[in-house]
Amino acid sequence: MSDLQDRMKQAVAEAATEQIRSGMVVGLGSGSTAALMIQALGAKLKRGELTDITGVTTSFQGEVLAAELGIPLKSLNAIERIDLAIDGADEVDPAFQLIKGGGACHVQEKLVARRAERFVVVVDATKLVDTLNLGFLLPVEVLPGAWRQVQAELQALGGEAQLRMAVRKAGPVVTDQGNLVLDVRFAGGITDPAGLEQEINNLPGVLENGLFVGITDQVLVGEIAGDQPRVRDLEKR
Ligand SMILES: O=C(CO)[C@H](O)[C@H](O)COP(=O)(O)O
Repeated sequence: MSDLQDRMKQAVAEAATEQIRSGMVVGLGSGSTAALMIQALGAKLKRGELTDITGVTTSFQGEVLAAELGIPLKSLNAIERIDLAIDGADEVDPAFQLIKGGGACHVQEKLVARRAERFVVVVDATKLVDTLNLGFLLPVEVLPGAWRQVQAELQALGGEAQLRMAVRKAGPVVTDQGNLVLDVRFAGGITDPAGLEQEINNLPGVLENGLFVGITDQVLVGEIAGDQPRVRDLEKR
């Protein structure tokens, strides 16, 4: 990742924490941008600028980080509401439709985003696209015993699916839920995200896919203007 991209991520992560108020239950996303947001939240708690925050994490990554920073956590089953969830994304289109799951965390991320009163997405400018899936592959979490079957079913839907392999571990990536991930390319990109999200989730053996449709309230974009980072509140089209 470039230094420029790091600065965009830092700026947007910090800007998002301005929406957090004392007493809130906050959904804590996953990935590098969300991690910067969690760190910024931890710093505000430490300085006493925010109090009485409860976090609901979306991954093991977030759980470890929040524990290190002393952010009190509760599970989805233990809370009545989530006031605000903040998370990153791999691609964002002009209608605020997303591809997520680059970190293989999209099952818990979608649960938290769906539960939240308000879902705010934090991305750097490189994530904005006109059509989803022309660049980033669509992650689909599958039961380990079903990956070949789901791969074939995805192919019948026009998708070329490959099993995500681990780095510095032999074999596949195993999710926080103990499942596998297929990364899928649809030739020409995804033209009907809402339809495809449902269609893929209807396949037996699929836990969840990384299309997030009709769930995002706001997209904050970190960008560089001149040589300074700034944050833009993206307009939905
Ligand atoms: O969906 C995600 C993890 O499953 C992340 O939010 C997404 O991959 C973006 O990550 P980053 O901020 O590191 O680019």
